[in-house]
Amino acid sequence: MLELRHISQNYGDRVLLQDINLQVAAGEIVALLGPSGSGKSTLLSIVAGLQPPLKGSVWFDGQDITRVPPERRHFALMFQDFALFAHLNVLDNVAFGLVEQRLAKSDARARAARMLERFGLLDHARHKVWTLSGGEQQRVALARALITNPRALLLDEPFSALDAELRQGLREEFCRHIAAAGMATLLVTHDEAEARAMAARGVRLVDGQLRAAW
Ligand SMILES: Nc1ncnc2c1ncn2[C@@H]1O[C@H](COP(=O)(O)OP(=O)(O)OP(=O)(O)O)[C@@H](O)[C@H]1O
Repeated sequence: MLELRHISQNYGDRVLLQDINLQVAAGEIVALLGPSGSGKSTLLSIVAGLQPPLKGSVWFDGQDITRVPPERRHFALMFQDFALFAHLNVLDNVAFGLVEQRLAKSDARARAARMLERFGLLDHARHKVWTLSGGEQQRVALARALITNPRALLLDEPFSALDAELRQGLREEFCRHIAAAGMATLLVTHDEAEARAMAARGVRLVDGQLRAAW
């Protein structure tokens, strides 16, 4: 269970987040909605450990992880810019997280190939990521986020570059994977229909406060 307790954040004299409390169970997807600039990405980056909150704490499975560095949280992030490695091919972009975990390169590549197959990207395995379309790059980023079996998944507009048909298919694949792998998932999106299709629970960030949306 991922838990945010009394999180607050200010930028200068602007109060961006005010006493945010939220729980996300293992395997649950919670959608985070809110107008542009309301602080959704800021909240995700606090959960990821990329910035400390002004006040409050982040917990996972009963442990206070507020001061645990991002690489030791075992969370996967996918932000709006996919942050793929331009010098690596598609296969090695996806295998990267496993190699970092000291898995042998051949095993990492074999698992990455299976993941690429699920995402319909196997034909691109040897291509450099910059030769792919925006939608294809987004699928590479999704495959890379999922491959290490993170215990929490933080997604910022993960399907925005995909066309409607691809979006639908990928969304279903994603929901299945999240439920099966038991990842606590926070999904930021502007698309409320998509949010409702994916998440049993939605919350909305308005004027620094979190309210139940459904
Ligand atoms: N490091 C920072 N220093 C100062 N202000 C910041 C910083 N990071 C974000 N902000 C401001 O905080 C506000 C919230 O930004 P944030 O990106 O969290 O919003 P958002 O809800 O994710 O927006 P969008 O939906 O447009 O992506 C914005 O006004 C932004 O300019």
